[in-house]
Amino acid sequence: MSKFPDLKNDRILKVARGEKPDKLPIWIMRQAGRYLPEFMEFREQHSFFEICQTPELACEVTLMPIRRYDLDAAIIFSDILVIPQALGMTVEMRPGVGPVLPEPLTSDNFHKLNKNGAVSRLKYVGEAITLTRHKLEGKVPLFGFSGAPWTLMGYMIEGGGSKTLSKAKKWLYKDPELAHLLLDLLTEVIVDYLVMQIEHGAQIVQVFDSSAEYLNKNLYTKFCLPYLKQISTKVKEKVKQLNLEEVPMVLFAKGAYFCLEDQADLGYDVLGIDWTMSPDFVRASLKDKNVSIQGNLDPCALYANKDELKNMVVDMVRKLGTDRLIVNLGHGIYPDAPTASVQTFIETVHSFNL
Ligand SMILES: Cc1c2[nH]c(c1CCC(=O)O)Cc1[nH]c(c(CCC(=O)O)c1C)Cc1[nH]c(c(CCC(=O)O)c1C)Cc1[nH]c(c(C)c1CCC(=O)O)C2
Repeated sequence: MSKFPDLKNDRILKVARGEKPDKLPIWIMRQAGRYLPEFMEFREQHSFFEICQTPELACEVTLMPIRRYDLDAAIIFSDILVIPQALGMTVEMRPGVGPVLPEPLTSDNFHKLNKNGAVSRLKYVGEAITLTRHKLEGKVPLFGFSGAPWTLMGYMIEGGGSKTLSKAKKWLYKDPELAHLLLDLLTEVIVDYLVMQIEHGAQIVQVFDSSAEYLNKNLYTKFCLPYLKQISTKVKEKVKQLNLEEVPMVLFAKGAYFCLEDQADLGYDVLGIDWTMSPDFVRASLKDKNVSIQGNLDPCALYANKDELKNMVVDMVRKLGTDRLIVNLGHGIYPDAPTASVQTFIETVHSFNL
């Protein structure tokens, strides 16, 4: 009944549901990015947000790593910062600097955030997803994604990346009510944004809480866990109401080792594990939990020579165990990662006998 080509490789979806795949699956966070020479060439012709906002261009970049490698999933080319943009904030991508929001959020301009129609202003992401589902021809499933409320709040208040997130954390201590208003607003938009992506063909979705590591258990419990739970619950409810097939949800809360066990009770099917967490710790924390895990090779391991890299991958998989495991890096791939190492990483993962 699906309007899309039949899916030929469902390894990742199987593992997310707790089923056994034929081979150990792998995809790579930021797999469609600057380590690919073809992406760099493309970027000479098109600006970052032009690619995000033009479905044909976003589709083309999404397919780049899939053409080159035997990956088990694609992830739609976009950015977590399209949500602040849709709320009316200016976001620039400056070469060598990263994202800059020249007019950061303050308690004075908070009222200017325009959540009405925000998701319809992100329709281009849905269109890129639909186009990409067709162009993928069912080869691998397509991930949709969003930033988590806290991570988006961080960029919006800091006006870009930050070493401490002290401005955003100030809200948590000094004006918790306003912080909750903002987190509520973001949660509402994120839920509808993820549902829109699923309606347009995303087969699995990931929530990136990349700035979790700046908080502690106390703050994360107050300002993040309840919102993350709302996101999984409401997305799943709305997907059901729309009579859509249920899609697995992944949570990647980078550096949130202080609440790994709690993350397993939020209703996500898969937990992303960052590269700092040891396999023993991960498996012990999640022993009795009904979740799959995704991770967690150090992105810098790709700089090692081929034999060393193979050994590290084998060692990681042995220690994590192949049960309910989706292999990935433990954070996004770096722009100078050798493309040959990516090949070695993928081949080594696929060579495991399950
Ligand atoms: C924090 C964050 C952002 N964006 C994202 C996160 C969460 C993941 C993480 O923690 O790494 C998520 C993201 N950003 C991008 C994707 C595309 C899909 C993919 O291949 O994973 C995804 C999933 C493209 C991108 N997003 C960005 C690029 C490079 C910019 C360029 O092409 O000029 C790409 C390909 C820019 C970006 N966008 C952001 C930053 C901090 C930067 C600059 C630093 C960097 O480049 O890593 C915000």
